[in-house]
Amino acid sequence: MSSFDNTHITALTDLINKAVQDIIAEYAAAGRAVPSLDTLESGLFQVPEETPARLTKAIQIVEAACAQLSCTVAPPGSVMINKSLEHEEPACLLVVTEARIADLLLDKPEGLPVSELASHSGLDTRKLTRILRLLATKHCFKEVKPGVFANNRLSMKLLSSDTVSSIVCLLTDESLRASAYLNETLTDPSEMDGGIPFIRATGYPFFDYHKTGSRKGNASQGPWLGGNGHATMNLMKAHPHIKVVLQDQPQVIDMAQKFWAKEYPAAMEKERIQFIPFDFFKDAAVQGCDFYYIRSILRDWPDTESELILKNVRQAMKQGSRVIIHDTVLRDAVRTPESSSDASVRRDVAPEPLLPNYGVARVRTYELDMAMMNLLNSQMRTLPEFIELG
Ligand SMILES: C[S@@+](CC[C@H](N)C(=O)[O-])C[C@H]1O[C@@H](n2cnc3c(N)ncnc32)[C@H](O)[C@@H]1O
Repeated sequence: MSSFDNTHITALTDLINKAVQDIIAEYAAAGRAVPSLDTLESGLFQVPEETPARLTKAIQIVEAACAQLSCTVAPPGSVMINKSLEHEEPACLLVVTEARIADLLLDKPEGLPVSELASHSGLDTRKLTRILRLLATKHCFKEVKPGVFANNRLSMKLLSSDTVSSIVCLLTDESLRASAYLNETLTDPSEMDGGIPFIRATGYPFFDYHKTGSRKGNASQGPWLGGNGHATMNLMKAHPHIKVVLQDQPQVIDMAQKFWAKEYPAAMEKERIQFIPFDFFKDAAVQGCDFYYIRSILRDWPDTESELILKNVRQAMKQGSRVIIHDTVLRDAVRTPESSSDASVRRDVAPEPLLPNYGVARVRTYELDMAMMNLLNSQMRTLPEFIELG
């Protein structure tokens, strides 16, 4: 690169400009303008299945390129201090989510003074003001007048009726607490906690902690842990010849039966679904199925346990049975020969000069991998790691 070569940043602004035009075009095709941060109704494209591929890609390019551009042009020391302070935002999110501040602001577009929010939630007015000001500075909530806050497009996701808010609670409470002990468990190992930061932080394994009643807030276990078979339900609706046997722990299967009786009773009446509880460490899966669909399971377990789960599936398989593993795949943050030679991988590689794995646009996966490590000593995997496990 010559001393006057600025293409490493102009290429990023070119990507951003093109992606923004794509985003505008996709909304225009749906007869809308791109909603501003002040928009409160949930609007279009809330779930991946309803989002056009071009829009998804353009959004990821904007997220990745803006972050890369900022990291490139800002003073490195300033970037690193900012990164080191990022835990303050989740800490504040937990306070406002448990205090149900978004609920208190519902249908109040002109906002409420913090004194009123504080008296409803029992929090200290001046501290809550500082918390909301930080969050508004990061685009969650809007400060409409000094000391008066209203909901915006992001804070609406903190409504207690929105499942995102229970995931926010789990990640900003248990997960944040565990991460604070990562360095200590790595550098000062102890047999007492088996190298698991969550145990070092709380004294309990993750699943036992919930039985202690220590969690008081509104985080449900639903979206994080639940195996009610909702992913299979859509498949069955689209393909009437498919029959399913749902297997999970007994208490989960009980909940799943109620869920299906309400959401898809026809499948139960026509005996297209069976519910068979099991322990995937002790029991073989149901014998002789055509497909064994293992979704979001192996990420919860280290290799030894994952191998046992797969062996218990293999025991049940007949000639011609297939295993489908549906899980998140981690990717390297560097371009490799495989990323340019394999067409299926190449399709999903970010354009240069972005990181090939889309950097910050997909960083959630890498952060959830850390959460798995800190909470459960489990792991997400790269494709070679899945292949080796197989
Ligand atoms: C992340 S959830 C995934 C659920 C479901 N497959 C899905 O995709 O929605 C992990 C599931 O593993 C189940 N699980 C944990 N330990 C188990 C065991 N020993 N035997 C059977 N299921 C277990 C949990 O009950 C939970 O439903």
